[in-house]
Amino acid sequence: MLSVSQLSIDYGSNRVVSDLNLSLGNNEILMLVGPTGCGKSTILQALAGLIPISEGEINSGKWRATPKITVPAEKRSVGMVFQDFALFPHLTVQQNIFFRLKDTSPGEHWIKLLGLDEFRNKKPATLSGGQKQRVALARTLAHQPDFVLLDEPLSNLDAALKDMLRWDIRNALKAAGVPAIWVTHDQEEALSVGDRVGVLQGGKIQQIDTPERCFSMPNNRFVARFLGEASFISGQFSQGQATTSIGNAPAHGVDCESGDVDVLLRPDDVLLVQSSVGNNGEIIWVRFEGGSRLCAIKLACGTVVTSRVSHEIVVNPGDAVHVSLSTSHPLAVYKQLAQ
Ligand SMILES: Nc1ncnc2c1ncn2[C@@H]1O[C@H](COP(=O)(O)OP(=O)(O)OP(=O)(O)O)[C@@H](O)[C@H]1O
Repeated sequence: MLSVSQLSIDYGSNRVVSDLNLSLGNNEILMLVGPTGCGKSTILQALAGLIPISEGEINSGKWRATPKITVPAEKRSVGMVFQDFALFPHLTVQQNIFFRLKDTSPGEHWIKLLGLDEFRNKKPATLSGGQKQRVALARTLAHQPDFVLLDEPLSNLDAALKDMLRWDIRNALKAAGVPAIWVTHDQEEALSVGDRVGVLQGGKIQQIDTPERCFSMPNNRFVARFLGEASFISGQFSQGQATTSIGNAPAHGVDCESGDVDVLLRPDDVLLVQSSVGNNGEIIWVRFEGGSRLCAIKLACGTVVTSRVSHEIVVNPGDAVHVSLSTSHPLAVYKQLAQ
């Protein structure tokens, strides 16, 4: 099991990762997400042994690295998958995958499993982005690493391909039984394919948890906003119940026991109805999403909440509507910020 404790990384006098603690279970996929420049790639490079660490320890179970104990990259049994594929252009698919393998049978296994048989004699330049990334993954897994690091493996691919390939990568990692840390910009990708999600801001972990908990019970407002559409409505919290101007709901205090709070609302927590009487809000914008529409509604108090409705419900900016809380799961509530 890979474990990282109190890890800090500096570029010169600039600390870009501080006090990072995480452990990676056998066979677990941990997604690392965060805004650009928050230190995601730096963490991967440090785990791979490509840059030195300033404080803390990385322990793989087989080796231990600290600022004073350097373990070279080639001794770490780590596989890396990059967004630009990093294939040898002059070698065929098979030659790329078999590169430096003493026993080529694991390479053969991954050629078959990742559907690369028909491309084995082709050069990378003749392959699509998705096929190139399969080759990169096959090459990585054929070396039977102890853990795999993926740095935005899907960011150079178009949306339709991304969706399919993310599941192929997850399935291949699970079939290989190898733990992985997967860096992504894409919140949806992190929530759907990860066993756990780590959210970073400014080189510090804000939360490492299951996707469900990161999404529905974020540790703070940054995590709440980073992982998807989030609005906050003021209310009172007492005995596991939140009371707001658009209804009551079960609630859980993230940083408080009771009192005046802000309640985190996801679009699916808010029910929007078109009615001729009793309206309490006005649509201010609508985004068509295909099967649904995301609507922003301004309440009389000035708070803006969002609601997702079926594409069959046609609403437009300026329409008067009725919104209410519609949830049976506890909503996350936070102590109200001082004005
Ligand atoms: N070689 C380097 N020398 C100095 N500073 C660096 C170097 N590489 C990265 N940085 C800085 O370290 C910080 C973290 O960079 P890093 O690439 O790890 O972020 P990231 O979260 O992976 O960003 P992105 O999502 O844009 O890829 C940034 O402020 C970046 O400018």
